[in-house]
Amino acid sequence: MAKILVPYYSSYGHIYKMALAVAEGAKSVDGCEVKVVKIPEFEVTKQFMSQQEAYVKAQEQQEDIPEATTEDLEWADGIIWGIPTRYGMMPAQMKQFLDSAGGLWAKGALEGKATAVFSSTATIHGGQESTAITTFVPLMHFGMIFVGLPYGENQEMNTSDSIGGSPYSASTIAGSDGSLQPQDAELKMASRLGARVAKVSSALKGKL
Ligand SMILES: Cc1cc2nc3c(=O)[nH]c(=O)nc-3n(C[C@H](O)[C@H](O)[C@H](O)COP(=O)(O)O)c2cc1C
Repeated sequence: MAKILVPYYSSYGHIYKMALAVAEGAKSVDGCEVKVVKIPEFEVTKQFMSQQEAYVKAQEQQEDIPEATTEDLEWADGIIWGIPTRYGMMPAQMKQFLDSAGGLWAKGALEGKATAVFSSTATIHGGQESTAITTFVPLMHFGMIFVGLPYGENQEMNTSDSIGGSPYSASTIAGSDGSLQPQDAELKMASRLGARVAKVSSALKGKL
């Protein structure tokens, strides 16, 4: 059955927690194999963030997660990216990783694979939707098939409460000081996104 990769980048742990929920959802689909990997950090970022307690603590939590490689992308039948918002779009670390996969683009290695995004912002209007939509652009260049988060199975989205979740991606709100944690409703939507990509990947496998 389908092999699902969950590559994510997380400075303060919010996206890491969402990644674990996404992986649980994908694992719930019969026969799916799931791998969670972290996007490599920049050396310069490690250095300037080493004084920030919240960053250091969150990185320690993620010590056992292997770093993503372009071979992982080839291995997977479906890929679900965890992306904290930076100025309304993906962080440079994520873009660098996508740029390093140019060889896969050249041979069409990711064409026809299902893909989706989950994100996190400090504030409710800080760019969750723009992060998912702008990430769609490079993923389309790779020829991937974008999977959204439908209202039908995510009633939590029909709310005016301060929670993440949109038709474009599962998401969470970390708070301006990072003190909020992913809420149950957000984790449920993340898990359903994992399951949805796993089902789509299984259905597509070998067909495109
Ligand atoms: C350089 C930088 C830019 C950011 N830009 C935004 C932004 O545009 N909108 C927003 O709501 N939050 C922004 N944030 C906050 C992050 O999105 C937030 O810290 C992140 O979602 C937390 O996820 P993590 O704990 O997995 O790192 C920014 C943070 C940094 C460090």
